[in-house]
Amino acid sequence: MLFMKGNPDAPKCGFSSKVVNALKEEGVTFGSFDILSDEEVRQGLKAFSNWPTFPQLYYKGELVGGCDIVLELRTDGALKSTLSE
Ligand SMILES: N[C@@H](CCC(=O)N[C@@H](CS)C(=O)NCC(=O)O)C(=O)O
Repeated sequence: MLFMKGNPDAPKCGFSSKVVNALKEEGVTFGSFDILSDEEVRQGLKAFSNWPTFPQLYYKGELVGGCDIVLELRTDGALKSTLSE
């Protein structure tokens, strides 16, 4: 599940756009939520995950990371396996 700015077809932030592209390129299917549509979710998730920025990618209820981490996992060839454990 990707909490992002905008939606996968129209990301409203370069960081969100990069994560969407990485997931699509890896053939990962994912849900998304536009945090710009709900300020309570936007601020609440930061506190929940202790992570101050978006995008935030969750797998099985746990935060995988933001843009830097997702791109790092892809570079390491570990993105798909991380999201299918
Ligand atoms: N280094 C971050 C970059 C993401 C980032 O800086 N996001 C900012 C600007 S889009 C953000 O979410 N700020 C908090 C907010 O807008 O609520 C990452 O790896 O995801």
